[in-house]
Amino acid sequence: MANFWTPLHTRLETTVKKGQLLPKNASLLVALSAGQDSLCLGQLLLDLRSRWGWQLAIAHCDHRWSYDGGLVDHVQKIAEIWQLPVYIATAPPMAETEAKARQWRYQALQTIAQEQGFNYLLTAHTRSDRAETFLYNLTRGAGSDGLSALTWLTSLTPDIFLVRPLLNVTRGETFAFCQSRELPIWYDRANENLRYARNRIRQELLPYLQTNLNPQIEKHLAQTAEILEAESDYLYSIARDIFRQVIDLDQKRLDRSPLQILPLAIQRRVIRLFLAQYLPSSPNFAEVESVVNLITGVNRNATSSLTGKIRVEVQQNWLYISYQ
Ligand SMILES: Nc1ncnc2c1ncn2[C@@H]1O[C@H](COP(=O)(O)OP(=O)(O)OP(=O)(O)O)[C@@H](O)[C@H]1O
Repeated sequence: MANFWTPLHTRLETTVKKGQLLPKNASLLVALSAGQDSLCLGQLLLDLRSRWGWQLAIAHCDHRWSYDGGLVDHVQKIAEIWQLPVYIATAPPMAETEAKARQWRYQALQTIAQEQGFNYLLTAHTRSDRAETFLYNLTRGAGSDGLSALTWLTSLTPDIFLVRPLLNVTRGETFAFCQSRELPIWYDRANENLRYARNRIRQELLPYLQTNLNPQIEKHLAQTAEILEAESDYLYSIARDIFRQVIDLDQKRLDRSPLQILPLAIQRRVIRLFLAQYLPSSPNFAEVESVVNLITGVNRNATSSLTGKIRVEVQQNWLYISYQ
């Protein structure tokens, strides 16, 4: 073993093998914010690169926020030290909100992966992020899909996978690793701002729960997310197969009769897949419920009005999409 080898290297290798996250000789694009988590991920991948034959590069998203001055140069210096290609995406002017920035960032990272021919996009989300996201989504109302958010492996396109290989590593561990390797952590001042719900969860809610409820809260929340991820994948695969059997895309209709004997959990998922084809944004709980009620509804002229002037109408055994 090389002399830089640490238990984190072993853990990452075990994770990658066990979850079949990254194959040998794959081309990996690492999303580098230059914070402690992504620096840790970048260094670990560099260390493992020759054992796995990976081709590595860095992608960075420049939000052009006022307090980020100098960050792009910093990222470019890291790329130079690591001798890796670096791709920078620059944001158009936009409101400084977390949600907008995140949406743009994922799109920009995917575009770089597509244009430069990378099959794997890697982010450095940690177990701590997973626990925070779990709590955040719980407070906003979510099913098992939402609560298992931040999954290990997601397909973005048929050729590009989003992989989060550090989901079993804590933020404390990434910090210790960066310190031991003297990696130049960029301190993100946005993390201080308690205007953002995420920061309040990180700095106030989780420490409160740790002290007053359960010192291992972060680990347990992440485990719950893990359990829900497997259950939600399983239900999704069943729902997707049924959806394919009952959908008539050309006619914009769905055969409701086979659904009538199925459990509510599957009915909801099939309806969600149906509505996702036509609604301008992801269907909300009330929209899904209103259409689920039409599956068994005896009133054959029943309708449900949804976002974007879209309606679902019952006509005999079919649920039809129509426009107002
Ligand atoms: N500006 C950036 N450029 C490239 N990658 C980034 C950037 N910001 C974040 N990332 C990637 O996303 C990971 C998570 O960062 P952060 O928690 O700040 O993002 P987030 O998108 O808000 O998280 P979430 O997906 O949990 O909402 C980082 O470890 C890094 O891999």
